[in-house]
Amino acid sequence: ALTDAAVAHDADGATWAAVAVAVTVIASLTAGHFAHIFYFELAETATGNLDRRLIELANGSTSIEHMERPEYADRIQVLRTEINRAGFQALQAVLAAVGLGLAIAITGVLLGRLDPWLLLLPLAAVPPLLLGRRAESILGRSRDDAAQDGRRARHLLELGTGAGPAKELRVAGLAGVVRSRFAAAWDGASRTLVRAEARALWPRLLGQVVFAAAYVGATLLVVRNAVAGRGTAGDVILVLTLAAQVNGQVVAAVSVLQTLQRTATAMVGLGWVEDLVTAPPAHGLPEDAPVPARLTGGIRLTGVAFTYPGTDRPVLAGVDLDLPAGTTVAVVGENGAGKSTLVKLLARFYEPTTGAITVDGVDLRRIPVRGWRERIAAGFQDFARLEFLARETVGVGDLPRIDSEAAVLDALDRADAGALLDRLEDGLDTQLGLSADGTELSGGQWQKLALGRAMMRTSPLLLLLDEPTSALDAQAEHQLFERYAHTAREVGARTGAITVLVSHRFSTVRMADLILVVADGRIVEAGTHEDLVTADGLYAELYGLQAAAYS
Ligand SMILES: Nc1ncnc2c1ncn2[C@@H]1O[C@H](COP(=O)(O)OP(=O)(O)OP(=O)(O)O)[C@@H](O)[C@H]1O
Repeated sequence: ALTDAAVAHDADGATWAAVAVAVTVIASLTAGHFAHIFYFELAETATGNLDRRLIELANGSTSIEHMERPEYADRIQVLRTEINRAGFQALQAVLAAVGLGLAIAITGVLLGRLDPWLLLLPLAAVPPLLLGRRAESILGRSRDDAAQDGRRARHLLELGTGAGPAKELRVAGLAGVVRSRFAAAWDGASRTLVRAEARALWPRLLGQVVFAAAYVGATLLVVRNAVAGRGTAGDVILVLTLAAQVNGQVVAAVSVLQTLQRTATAMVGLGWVEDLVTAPPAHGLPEDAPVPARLTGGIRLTGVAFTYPGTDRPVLAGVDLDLPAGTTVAVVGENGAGKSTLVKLLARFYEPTTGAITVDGVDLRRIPVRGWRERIAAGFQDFARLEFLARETVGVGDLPRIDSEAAVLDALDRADAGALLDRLEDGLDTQLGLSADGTELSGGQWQKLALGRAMMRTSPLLLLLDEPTSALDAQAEHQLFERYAHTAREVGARTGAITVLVSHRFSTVRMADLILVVADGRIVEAGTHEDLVTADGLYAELYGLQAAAYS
């Protein structure tokens, strides 16, 4: 209208048309600004929700089996990065799709009025769309392929920049090694991605060429109409503008669809993780037995063997074992003998590959796993550093009593960690950890709090202590367990609780009612300290070596 009014020297018409253009442009810019504000808020919410879902799913299964599977680790790695994109980009894509739909409809009406043949122009959009999808699936596959290198690069980046490894890196002069290995892993990931980008270029290019040909055709059609007197100069200007706009709209539509497709792929990944973590256990037994209120007989392992998923070497084999109710059982053996694996089976992080564990004669697999966990307390060598308030860091060991100061203090006392509080500025209310600008603790201090956490539950059926005091010196560990032995006896008498303690320190181990010696995944000796010393086997040898070293 503006062009035709100008060509016809219609000043009023041209002015009105120009004013209409100006008003529309201003309205569009203003609306865009407000849309942006809401878009950011929505996107933040969406990303936060997806991250929460990821945490929920990562902890959705009762076992930890999937967490140690490489394909799971790869998926989670892809999801961690994709979910952040997904929150922002998918939302942007959905909003863009609405605006774009409106724009395409208006463009269609205007083009159709000029020449019905021009309505075919959007058809030329189909090849770039299809080819764009093809390009995106090439890129999606390459992101999966590059995930392992990416994971490795990230690990090396954390290694090379973290405060924890900094000491060893300096002493051993490892910075160069870490840097070059990081570069290799990063290059590996980049190469995979760049190669895929190069492959994805061709379908994209082909799609654009098809559209360009249609654009040229549309322009020629309108120019011919105008030359033949069936159109005006304004029509030619309109088609040049709109056809270019259709091109932009097609590009935008392709990219919107790609983003949605990419988000959909991330959501499929999320679904895969969900299926994995919510899959019913393979053993197929019903969880129909109640969690016992107290143990009377004890826990028995019959013919238990275990092979980690994805490996073929049995880590435990032919384990027959009686853990009598109310006793303290120590597990000793060389590194890699299978001690922690035994603990993991008792906590049901894994199920035995063959054989069975029974609790007072009931197959452990028939006891609901969550109920069983509620009656377990555990301290691990690779404990979690929970950067919360000190009271919470300990209190989460028994969530219903997290707010009970008395319970927390009592647990800390049993973990021999009471003195630690005096060093904390605000006592139990001290914020811990650098992530929250709190007080940083030493490795041993963190470990003592973790042990306190394990002591929070006062009536467990099973207390698992897998080298929970490895950061303490032998003397401190000995004292702690001497004190703890009293509690263990008291709880043992009350609930028949069994304490299973993994330790390399024989001064602690000798206090146990029953000592199990593990070697190559088998229980090679079992008995009291006196029994085993008299038997003069592996235990006596290891005990003798350590006693000699300390004397
Ligand atoms: N997640 C896993 N996947 C595959 N193999 C594993 C896994 N965890 C442990 N293993 C293997 O199982 C064997 C027993 O490991 P386990 O951790 O039970 O030993 P351990 O006796 O507790 O040793 P340490 O005294 O060093 O803690 C080792 O050979 C180890 O390589």
